[in-house]
Amino acid sequence: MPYPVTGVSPKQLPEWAALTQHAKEIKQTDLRRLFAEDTRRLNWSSIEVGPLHLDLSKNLIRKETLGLLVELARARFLPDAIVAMLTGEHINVSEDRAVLHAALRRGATLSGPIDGVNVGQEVEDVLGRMERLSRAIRSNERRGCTGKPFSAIVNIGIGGSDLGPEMVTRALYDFSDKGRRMHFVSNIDPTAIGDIFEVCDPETTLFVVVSKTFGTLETLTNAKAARQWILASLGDHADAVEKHFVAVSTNAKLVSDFGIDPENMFGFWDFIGGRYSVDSAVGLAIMLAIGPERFRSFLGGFAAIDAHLRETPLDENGPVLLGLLSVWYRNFFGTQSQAVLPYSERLARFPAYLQQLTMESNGKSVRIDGSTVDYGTGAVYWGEPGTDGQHAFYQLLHQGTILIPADFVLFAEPLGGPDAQQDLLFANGLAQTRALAFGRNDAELEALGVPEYLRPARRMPGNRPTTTILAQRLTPEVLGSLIALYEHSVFTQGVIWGIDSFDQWGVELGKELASELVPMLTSAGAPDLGAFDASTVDLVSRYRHMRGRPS
Ligand SMILES: O=P(O)(O)OC[C@H]1O[C@H](O)[C@H](O)[C@@H](O)[C@@H]1O
Repeated sequence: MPYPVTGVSPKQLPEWAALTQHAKEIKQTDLRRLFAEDTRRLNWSSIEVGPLHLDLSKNLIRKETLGLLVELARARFLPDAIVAMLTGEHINVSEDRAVLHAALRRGATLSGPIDGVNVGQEVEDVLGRMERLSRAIRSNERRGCTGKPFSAIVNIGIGGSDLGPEMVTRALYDFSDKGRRMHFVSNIDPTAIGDIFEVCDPETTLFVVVSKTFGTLETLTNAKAARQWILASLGDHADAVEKHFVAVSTNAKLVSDFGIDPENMFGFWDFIGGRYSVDSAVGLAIMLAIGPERFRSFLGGFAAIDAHLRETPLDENGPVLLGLLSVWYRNFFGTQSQAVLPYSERLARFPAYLQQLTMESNGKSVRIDGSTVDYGTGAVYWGEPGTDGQHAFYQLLHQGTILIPADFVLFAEPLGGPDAQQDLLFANGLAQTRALAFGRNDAELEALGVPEYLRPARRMPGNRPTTTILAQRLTPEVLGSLIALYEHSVFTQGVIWGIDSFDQWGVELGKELASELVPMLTSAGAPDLGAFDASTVDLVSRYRHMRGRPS
């Protein structure tokens, strides 16, 4: 084992027992009293993390709580785990791989090559090549095969090869070259790529095919459809595919089998997980949109959090505390989900991005040594931008019977539009955290003249925990920091739970079963469905019938 990971359940540790006891005490009090009893509460609960300010004060904690959580983290060898990750040990045990997304932004501390790769040098080489391509495209020097400059870039990928580039490109729209339209196709639903064919012109469209494995059904199917579309109108140009396709992958052979020139391939490595790859060549679409300099600032934002993770004591370590708070609610309050509520239209896809990062990483039920967990692991992450969510699901956050901790992401400066609206946006976010924390009790309702019979319905229980993440403005650097904050929070949670946060075996079976079903759906004659369950047999038959195929 790379660091002292054992098959021991954290539940057996005295630190866990201490937290269980402490949680009972915290459940006896509430946020009103917690604020009243400690006038210096902000001193220990507000933390600067790179360009981000974290306000943890509206969580169901005392100073002592953080101390106890940090003790648990020590008992689970978190400091060793951090060093193990940043020095390239194979902490992804089930795939026997290092976990080096920090190296993409110079946040790792490697003393030599990892698995034969001179990581720092190779990362820089790929960045250099991405920069050259970006400059050539952004300056219209590199053009399509008929000599026209590119007006549309289409990123074809799925999961980590889509969510990151899409979320970031949308988030940093104000920093991008708006002359070129950016499109993202992930779903194998034929309408997704079909929409591209409708709105784009083959002569001025560049496809960026992104797939770590270059074996993903959705991506390859969409890429083949795109290649056919290009060849259908530009096929008499021998260099049509070469000029209109670039690839991002770890698999050079499959890329060249597809017909993409290795010159136009941008590599990365097995030790970069798909959901941790947005700052690798997978971010090529982002660089094409915002340019190389801003992409470097984006990387700098990640690096600031890596440095913070490495250098800050655990009890002041932002990503570690964020992760420990997730453990606190999940395991000691029995929460099942975590809301992430960005008060920024530009961060509309941030919750979706975080869903892969958090749920694919920590949706596990066995520990690294194969033993089964006897406690909750990864929560459901979800969210929508404020203020839209306020008018939809916040009712349940305020008065429902489920406790849902929420992260509020707020910004001081707008990126565009009427400046004064930012004040309203910010006021709304802040107000929600106050309402969730402190509620409104019967005495206050009475003072407002609310008749007694209406008070139960209008009572706001409060005591609902939130974390506020505040930054000046959603810049490339701030966004990089925000992502890295969650990356390391996820890592912290995984270490406490003793699970492998970097594999994703749970997604494989569905893929296998899908490929087994395709011939059943498409065969010319009636298929032999003898080996399938009754539900599958029925649904396949109905599908074939609806598609006019014999069954
Ligand atoms: O980049 P690719 O190899 O095409 O993989 C794309 C995605 O598909 C997989 O099923 C995994 O669940 C994801 O972690 C991954 O990001």
